Amino acid sequence: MARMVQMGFALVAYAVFFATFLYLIAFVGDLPIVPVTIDRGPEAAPATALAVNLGLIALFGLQHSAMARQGFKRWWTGIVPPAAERSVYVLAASLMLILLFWGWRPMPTTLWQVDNPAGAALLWALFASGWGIVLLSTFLINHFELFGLQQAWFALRDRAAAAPQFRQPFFYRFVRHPLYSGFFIAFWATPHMTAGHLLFAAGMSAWMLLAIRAEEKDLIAVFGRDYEEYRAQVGMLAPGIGRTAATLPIAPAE
Ligand SMILES: C[S@@+](CC[C@H](N)C(=O)[O-])C[C@H]1O[C@@H](n2cnc3c(N)ncnc32)[C@H](O)[C@@H]1O
Repeated sequence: MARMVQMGFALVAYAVFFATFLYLIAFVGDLPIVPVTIDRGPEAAPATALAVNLGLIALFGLQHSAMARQGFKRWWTGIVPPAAERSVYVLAASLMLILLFWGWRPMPTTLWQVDNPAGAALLWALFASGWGIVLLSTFLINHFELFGLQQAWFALRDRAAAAPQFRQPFFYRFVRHPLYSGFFIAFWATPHMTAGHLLFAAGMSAWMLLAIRAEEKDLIAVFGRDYEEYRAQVGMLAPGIGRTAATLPIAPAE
């Protein structure tokens, strides 16, 4: 019974995540299909908007980073069942994004505007490809595990949790963090850049760079020299850029 509840919770968390992800695309793209976006919503004085928006980005980053760390997971899985840990994380991250959508105050000053139809179409194509890269990367790394469904399903079937596996499928052969590369592209590629959009893109980019540092520490702790070698050979967000010399000794070729 408890495992059925856990599976139900995982499905609800996944549904909330998916709806939030779709809304995020419309929010960042300022698409007229949703009521509030990065450039449309309740007005506020510039200083208030800046403070509120920075606070919302910081809250999102704090929740994401704190809950993703191994130390937090060890403590947290003493309170919630291990198979539900990822779903709780996914739900909490989605709720932080919903809070951001709700609290965001537009800062409408235009910083750049591309009116040339070909230029604008190119930027929209980049925007769409960024989101496509994000979604595809989740499937490459293991979509259903990343969003907590696999853990709940395995618990329901009485199967042991899958051990973490080091993967280098497709995009991961060219960059170590394609999911974040996709977000970078999606956040920055716009024909109409406002002050608010720039704040969002810059804040999220800064957070992603910090998140990568922390994630790589964990990945090295789990995968050791394999990940060190990968880091020395493969770029971080763009091919060939951001390779880091290994700190663990690399075994000589046999
Ligand atoms: C939100 S995903 C982001 C993955 C990666 N940072 C990216 O941008 O594509 C985070 C999870 O992916 C896992 N991960 C990242 N790179 C990996 C790899 N090469 N093989 C296996 N797991 C990986 C991390 O341990 C973490 O649980």
